[in-house]
Amino acid sequence: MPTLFDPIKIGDLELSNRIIMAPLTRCRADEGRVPNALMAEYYTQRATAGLIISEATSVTPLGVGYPDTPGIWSDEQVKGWSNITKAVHANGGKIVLQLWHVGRISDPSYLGGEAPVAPSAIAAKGHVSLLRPLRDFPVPRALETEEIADIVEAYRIGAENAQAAGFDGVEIHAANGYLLDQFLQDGTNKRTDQYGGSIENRARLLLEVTDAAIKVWGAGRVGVHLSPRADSHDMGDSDLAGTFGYVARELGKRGVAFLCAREKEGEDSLAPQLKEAFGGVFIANERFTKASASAWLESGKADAVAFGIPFIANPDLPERLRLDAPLNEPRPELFYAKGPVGYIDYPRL
Ligand SMILES: C=C(C(=O)O)c1ccccc1
Repeated sequence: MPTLFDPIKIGDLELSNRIIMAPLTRCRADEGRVPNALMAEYYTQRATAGLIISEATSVTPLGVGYPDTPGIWSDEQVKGWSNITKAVHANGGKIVLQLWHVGRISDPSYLGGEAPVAPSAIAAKGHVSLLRPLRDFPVPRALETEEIADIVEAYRIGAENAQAAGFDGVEIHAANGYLLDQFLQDGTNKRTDQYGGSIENRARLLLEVTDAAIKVWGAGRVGVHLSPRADSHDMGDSDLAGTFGYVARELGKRGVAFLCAREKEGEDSLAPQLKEAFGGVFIANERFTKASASAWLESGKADAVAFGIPFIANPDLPERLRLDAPLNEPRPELFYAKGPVGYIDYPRL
């Protein structure tokens, strides 16, 4: 049975190992949400991952919800990212861009005073992350049916810009209570048009975005990120297995390269049935160790495993896992800080 150190073909991508760098928001882009040289150093240091999934990157200025996260809508952003992909490729790495729209998980202070948009005018419980003093999430504006084509177009342009920036593919962020997840789950989507009501209708936007990305890249270079546990940003659905099972089947029909789902090792998760319904490469994520990741690969529950915090603190994670070497201690207080400290200064072996 495969180990973490065995190569794997994911869609059109030939990976040298099954240790995936999970998408990690780090809030270190420059003014104008432009990727910079510091970010190039950070990603290059981690180029021995079988595949890097970049930090979530907004496809439109109205899809941001955190300070200094990068975008992929402007020429300057494309240029900034192209420096990163060149550096990662020069070090033998592969990297895909995660396409993002936060939907209601935002605040007018990030949106030039505009209200965040969402499937329905239902505010998330909780506070806007990283904003101080603490502020409740505002009630979002429900998108008009006619506006939804513009959202799909923003993702299509984002996919094209990712191609221009030299990425190896894209991952569509449909997890963690952001816009596409808000449309998918019935706790946040109360629409009565063709984007609300039935599972098929609530999955429509995600699948239209996926089809748009496939038109740009081909299915073999498009992945999708899902969180069937629905445990972040006040999400919920009356039939998680039915909703996510439908999405997995539809993505399988399209032959997308991979499905990456946030599962917790040791928990009764939907992973086995989603993997079966999808039929393609399944990447499991979150809080795995070498032992638990290896067990999921050996049992066939996953084809590869995405590591987040271990990659923050260990630029040479694959080597450390191979040698069973000790791991650096992460410094959470610096995960979303500015500058090099706690970003590019974690030591290699
Ligand atoms: C993009 C994120 C996600 O997918 O949860 C995120 C954003 C900010 C902090 C942590 C994570």
